[in-house]
Amino acid sequence: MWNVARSAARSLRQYRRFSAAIPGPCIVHKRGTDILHDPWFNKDTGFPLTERDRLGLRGLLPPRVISFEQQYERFMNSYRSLENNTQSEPTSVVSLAKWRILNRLHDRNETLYYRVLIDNIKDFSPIIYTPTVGLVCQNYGGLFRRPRGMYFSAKDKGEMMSMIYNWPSQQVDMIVITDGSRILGLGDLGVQGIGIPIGKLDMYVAAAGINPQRILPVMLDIGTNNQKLLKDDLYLGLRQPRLEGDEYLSIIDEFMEAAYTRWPKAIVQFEDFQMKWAFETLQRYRKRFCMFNDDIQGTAGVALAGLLGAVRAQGKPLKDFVKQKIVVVGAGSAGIGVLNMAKQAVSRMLQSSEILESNHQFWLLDKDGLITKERKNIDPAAAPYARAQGEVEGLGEGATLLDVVKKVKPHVLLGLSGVGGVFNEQVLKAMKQSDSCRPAIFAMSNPTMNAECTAVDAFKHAGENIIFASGSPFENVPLGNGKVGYVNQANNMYLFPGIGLGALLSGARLISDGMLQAAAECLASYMTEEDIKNGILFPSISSIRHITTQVGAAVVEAAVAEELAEGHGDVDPKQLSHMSKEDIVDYVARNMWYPIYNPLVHEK
Ligand SMILES: NC(=O)c1ccc[n+]([C@@H]2O[C@H](COP(=O)([O-])OP(=O)(O)OC[C@H]3O[C@@H](n4cnc5c(N)ncnc54)[C@H](O)[C@@H]3O)[C@@H](O)[C@H]2O)c1
Ligand SMILES: O=C(O)C[C@H](O)C(=O)O
Ligand SMILES: [Mg+2]
Repeated sequence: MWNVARSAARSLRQYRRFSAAIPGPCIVHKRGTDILHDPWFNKDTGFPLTERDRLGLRGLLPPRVISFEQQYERFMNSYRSLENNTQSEPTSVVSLAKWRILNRLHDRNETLYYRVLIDNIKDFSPIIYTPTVGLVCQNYGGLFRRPRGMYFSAKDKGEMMSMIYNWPSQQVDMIVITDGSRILGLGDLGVQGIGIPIGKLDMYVAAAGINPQRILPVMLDIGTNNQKLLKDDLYLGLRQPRLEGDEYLSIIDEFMEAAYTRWPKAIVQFEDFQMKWAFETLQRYRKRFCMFNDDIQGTAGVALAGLLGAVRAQGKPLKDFVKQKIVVVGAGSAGIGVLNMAKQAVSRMLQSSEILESNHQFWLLDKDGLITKERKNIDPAAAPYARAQGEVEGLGEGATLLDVVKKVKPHVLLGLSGVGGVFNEQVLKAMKQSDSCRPAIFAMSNPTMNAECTAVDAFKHAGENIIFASGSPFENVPLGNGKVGYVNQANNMYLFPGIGLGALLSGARLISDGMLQAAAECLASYMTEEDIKNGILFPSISSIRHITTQVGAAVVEAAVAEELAEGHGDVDPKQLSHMSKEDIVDYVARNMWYPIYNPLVHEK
């Protein structure tokens, strides 16, 4: 009998694999209230009567069966009444109330949660992702009700290999980890940074169709240097300063070994690590594991797509990118990641290393102003972008942003500084003298209050002709006479889900520059000439699932071309290599999870 059940379960699993879109049966090893309390399987009042009998649920629920559609409507109605009833409340109060209602659903019924998220992604992403997720991290102690994801602390050294088996899921496809040291532009939030991996993985489910039973948010708590948190009795993390040097690395090493021992095919995304560890860990692991750093590499691809869009918006051919003068404000993991990728694009376009020596179109500033070769203790990652002293008359080491903009007259001003308002009125007005007929202003820092400028200020001071993008969402700006200033959201959410999905479905050994470049090019070519002419550089977030399918397919194709693809499930590398472009898109789309109530079949 047991064997029959096992083999039936096996064939059911196979059936599921080939029919992602059909409501195939789902194996559950629990019965009764254990199912009702498990958000992966719970359907609330939606369990059909036959299933109630099969799973020992009869009598544990009110008799009436409510359809999925009715449950959906009921949730949306309560969400809308929350919106109506809180109109006079401060934005932060309303956002947190919205987060709470979504989070409660997440904790109770994942299928319904992900369906409402997918269908309403434009309205809900600012709640589960930036900017509200930042507020959630800041208030994590007070909001904490139930744990989500895994927590590995410095005190767990030596234990991680066994701890990893505490995670209930047999298979994990996507892991997002943080050490909480640079949460958005909010600084070191210690263990409270767990909100970021949770939000990113919600985007993986919504945009990339990663099965929520196969995601794992991870917090590596290595201490915090945030004095306020260290003094807070109710702080939930380790109350000790951050470990440094080899002590720090040994913790990350141990986690990576543990994760890959249990799930050798998982993809690991590093998120919101402070710069020194962001670069160091990327270098340390990228050849050994299938991992990437979203802040360095995901952001770079999105920014590059935006920069190429800005060239097209000026009515110029793409190869003119090499002549664009770009001022990057913020020399951290994101800013330098963008420059590294832009530099690669320039060198590909020129097919020569000539320009790489001079970097003549890039200008990099940090908190101490313009970075030149005179800079003492220059960070090795920033060094390639340091300008020669006095290259442009009047611009020396530490020159202010205003002076740089006035003298350089850049085509693009791109902020990844984490400092709200650094693109002040004077700086924005100076952008009017840009050498571009359509200057681009990218205020990419998150969350909203950390954006380098608001959309309204950008259009007001820099002119109506600008191209504008921000990391967190702003409303489009009415310009009068029926015209609107279009606000793009330049956020790595347009790429990381596709990078992860493509790496997973190709079974890539590692994530190469070529795969990342393919992702960026796919996003860059997504927009039509008409969109670009109207200042629209990125697609609407409402179509994120479609974009991610395309990006994922581009990544699979690149992995196959570079012979990095080892296959996924029953699809071997040879089959992948025989797929046409269309086949790959179809393969990716078919393997994306979509929330529906599957019939549950009990197996002991
Ligand atoms: N839109 C996106 O997709 C996206 C992606 C990644 C990061 N970000 C945002 O970018 C910001 C920076 O991230 P990071 O990882 O590079 O951080 P980081 O801490 O590594 O770097 C911040 C940099 O900004 C510089 N800086 C600080 N104050 C400045 C000032 N007044 N003027 C000029 N430069 C200043 C610092 O010197 C440092 O070089 C954060 O707000 C983050 O949320 C956005
Ligand atoms: O999280 C985001 O919204 C983008 C980015 O990864 C960031 O760190 O700001
Ligand atoms: Mg990030």
